[in-house]
Amino acid sequence: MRDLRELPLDRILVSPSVLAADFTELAAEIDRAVQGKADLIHLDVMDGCFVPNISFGPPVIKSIRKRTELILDTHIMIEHPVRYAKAFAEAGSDHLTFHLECADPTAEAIEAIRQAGCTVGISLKPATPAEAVFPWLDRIDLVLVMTVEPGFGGQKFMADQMPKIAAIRREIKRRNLHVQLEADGGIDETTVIPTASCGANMIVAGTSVFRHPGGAAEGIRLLHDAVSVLDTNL
Ligand SMILES: O=C(CO)[C@H](O)[C@H](O)COP(=O)(O)O
Ligand SMILES: [Fe+2]
Repeated sequence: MRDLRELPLDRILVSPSVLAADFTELAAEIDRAVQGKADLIHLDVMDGCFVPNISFGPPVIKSIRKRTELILDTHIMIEHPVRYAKAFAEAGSDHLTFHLECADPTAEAIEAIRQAGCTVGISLKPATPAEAVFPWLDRIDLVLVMTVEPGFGGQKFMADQMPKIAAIRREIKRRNLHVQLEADGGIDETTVIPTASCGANMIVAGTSVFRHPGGAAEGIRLLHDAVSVLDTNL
């Protein structure tokens, strides 16, 4: 099973962000996340244009693909998703989340990603309101709310994004849509509590997993433990 549409919508899933991993031992880092029961693997692609940073692209994704059967949850912070969707799919990405604020028309980006055989997500930068994604909700599989400005790992969690998560959760429920609601940036065992309480069911965590002193598996376990007592209202 490697289809994001088959993942549960009613429990908290953790998608560790490889951006915070030790790249000199990437294979072992992936193994640690898998052994720690990661639900997906989050891959942050940055083009140096849409965001002021450059990370990695298809060759690195191709290597990671060989190491795990988990869904590769690929967050493409790039200006031109239409141009690159096929390359990411061929490298092994199962899912592509592009930014609503990118240079390509939204409908064309969705179509290019579907054509490439991937499930589709739309991400919103902190300044973009919840309502901007509402017209697209019945055509996508996931919404990603950024809880930091995209571009770098290790930033401070933006609590002011919680009303946005809650508004998108309300809209998904109101329309009874099959859409994952993911949050990304600065999430640890403390900030995961408001994030999940407001209705995010998919949690991206880089620093708090791969830089956890007790190891990646411990970082994932702490996130699950923190939300286990919540009434998440998903
Ligand atoms: O999309 C991202 C940055 O643009 C990363 O996924 C995000 O920052 C996760 O890293 P951390 O948990 O360290 O904040
Ligand atoms: Fe990300």
